[in-house]
Amino acid sequence: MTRPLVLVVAAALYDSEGRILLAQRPAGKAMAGLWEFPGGKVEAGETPEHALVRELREELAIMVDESLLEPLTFTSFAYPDFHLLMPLYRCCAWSGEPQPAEGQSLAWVAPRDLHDYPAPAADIPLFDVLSDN
Ligand SMILES: Nc1nc2c([nH]c(=O)n2[C@@H]2O[C@H](COP(=O)(O)OP(=O)(O)OP(=O)(O)O)[C@@H](O)[C@H]2O)c(=O)[nH]1
Ligand SMILES: [Mg+2]
Repeated sequence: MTRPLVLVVAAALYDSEGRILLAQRPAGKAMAGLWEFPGGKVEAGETPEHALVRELREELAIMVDESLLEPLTFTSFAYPDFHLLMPLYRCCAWSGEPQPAEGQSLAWVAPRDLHDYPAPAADIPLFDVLSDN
């Protein structure tokens, strides 16, 4: 079966205690209630880094300098209706305090606790990688 390939960029934002920010998908969106990394779809004509800076501004009201996005790992996952390709960037510095700008809940999570948060299937391998770090 051929599924459309969807490119989504996401960030592992680390605070000074080494915790990672997860956002709970709001009611009404696909996969509502699951915890994910902030981010979203790359739009036509955008670089992945530009898309991620935009998504972090829209979703969390923080400003990130593209040069501080460090490529970390990625996930490639076949959902029933599309194939997700999602690079994950590490980011430890931004300006502003993350706000739930789209009605989502936010949680700062220690790497070893990531698996306590129900997440989209594509994120489980990412949680595996991060919880070893
Ligand atoms: N942002 C994000 N999306 C993820 C993750 N894992 C995962 O499977 N996805 C999927 O990637 C797809 C696109 O993400 P998204 O809904 O954040 O896209 P977006 O911000 O552009 O939202 P929109 O399409 O509602 O405007 C969704 O189907 C989402 O479930 C993740 O950790 N972070
Ligand atoms: Mg999003």
